[in-house]
Amino acid sequence: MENLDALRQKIDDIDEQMLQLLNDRMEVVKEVGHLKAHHKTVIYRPEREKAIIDRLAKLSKGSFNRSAIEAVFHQIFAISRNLELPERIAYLGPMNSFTHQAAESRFGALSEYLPLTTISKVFDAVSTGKVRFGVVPIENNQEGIVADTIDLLGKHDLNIVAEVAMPIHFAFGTKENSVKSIKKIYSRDIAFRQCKSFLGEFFEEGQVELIPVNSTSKAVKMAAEEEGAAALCSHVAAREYALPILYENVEDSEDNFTRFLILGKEIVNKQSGKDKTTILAKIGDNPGALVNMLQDFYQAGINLTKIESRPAKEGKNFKYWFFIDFEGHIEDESAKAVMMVNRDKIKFLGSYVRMC
Ligand SMILES: C=C(O[C@@H]1C=C(C(=O)O)C=C[C@H]1O)C(=O)O
Repeated sequence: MENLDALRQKIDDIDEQMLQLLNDRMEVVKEVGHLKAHHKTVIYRPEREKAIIDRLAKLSKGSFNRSAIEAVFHQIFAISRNLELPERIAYLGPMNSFTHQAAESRFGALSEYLPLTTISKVFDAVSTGKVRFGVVPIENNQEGIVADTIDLLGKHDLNIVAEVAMPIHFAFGTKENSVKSIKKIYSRDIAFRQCKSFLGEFFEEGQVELIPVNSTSKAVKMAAEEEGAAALCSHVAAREYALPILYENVEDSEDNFTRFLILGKEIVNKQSGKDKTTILAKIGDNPGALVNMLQDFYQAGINLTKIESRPAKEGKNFKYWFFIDFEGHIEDESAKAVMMVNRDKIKFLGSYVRMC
């Protein structure tokens, strides 16, 4: 075992060097913090963080690949930001929800988190300054948009600071050793819909009762307490209640992604070179109104990545808001031109680094 000792000594030496470098980095971050405080500018700069990760991913020659760099450096950034100014983050709870995981992927393990029971409460917490940032789901690529989030973006004056795209995997957790003894499965409606093939393949018609609950965490809790019960849940939630996982990744589609938004009060992002902008457009009730606006985007050479109509919920008439995502930054000359001619119809919601 001499070899092992020698190798471990090497690891210890490297760890010491890393620790020293991390402390040096924090000292520089503190100076940045003082400058920002002096100029009263915002702390969180997702576009700078993205640029750091891009640069390091290109530089990396060893087995520490892009995903590894992302995982470690997002923690380092979050710790740095907390040093500049402690951050409180609200998210659509409960704890261990997918939104919680999305929040932790950007704000790290050390931030203070506030799980809230509705999307509306998350918007309120950011609007009233109770927290600096809020994290909410906006769409799932299998299920479509989260209407609440879009409607609340219309009502509040908040900005989209960043987007996070996260793969959604469901696990099948139970204390039972075989699916044969399972009589009840707890989960959210959406999970039952997204795991249809698994349920059809593993269970006989009428064998199990599918019981919808508000969160997958709740589902895990129920399954952990009851005989003959199971939960469709996330890994993280199963771990929290020590519920054994019988099958992993039981979702129908391998490409099951949810997009989350990070909301804040200040407009934070500068152009990064790979941005996305979100607006709400209230278009007149006359022929060609929508075509005219789309024509403006076309002529400016701007690619729309999403357009979704939502009822304006004003008066008895059917009026619509259009929720639009396009490639580019609000400060790009092409985008400025479109915004200028349509300024009385458009509510700007944010320009941020494009992640998907
Ligand atoms: C240190 C800064 O502040 C924050 C922390 C960063 C970091 O740790 O590198 C990067 C961007 C900001 O979110 C900065 O703006 O450079």
